[in-house]
Amino acid sequence: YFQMPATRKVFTLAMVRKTNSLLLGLKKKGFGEGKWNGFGGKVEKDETVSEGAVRELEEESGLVAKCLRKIGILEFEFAGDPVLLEVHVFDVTHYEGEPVETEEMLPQWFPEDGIPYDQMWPDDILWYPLYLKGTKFKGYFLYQGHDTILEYTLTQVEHL
Ligand SMILES: Cc1cc(-c2ccco2)c2oc(N)nc2c1
Repeated sequence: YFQMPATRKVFTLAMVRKTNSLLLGLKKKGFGEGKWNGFGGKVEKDETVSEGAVRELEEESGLVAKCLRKIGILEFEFAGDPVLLEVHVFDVTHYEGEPVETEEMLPQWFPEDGIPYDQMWPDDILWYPLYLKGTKFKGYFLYQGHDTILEYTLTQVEHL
């Protein structure tokens, strides 16, 4: 029957990669605390999604993205919560600077075959393989709390 539309909030997630390694940040406080993740956050009213991705990456890691490619869109809902997170995922292959620890994030390089999935959001183990083989993707994940996925859909797409 008629589903009340959720309130959508747009977020960014920047995945920084160099040969066979991935830069992840350990979230030190706030949303997703204690999990390794890419770098991102809310998109402000006065900026585009890409501008938000560049801003959040610099705020959280000190890196200035020089080239970022849209690679995926992930939608997240939490059972019982009317907010839908629309997360735009970017691949950053060209950047300036060295990663620095910030108040929010402790950055660390991981080999692609040594990703700490057990200390990450449970959706990551599902879509990282698509990301790492270079396909674009769209996904929807219904969470119960922050550690259980009740249901999900994940498809590879040609264009975002
Ligand atoms: C519920 C949720 C949110 C995010 C997120 C918010 C802002 C940027 O990312 C995730 O990121 C990942 N990898 N899983 C995630 C689950």
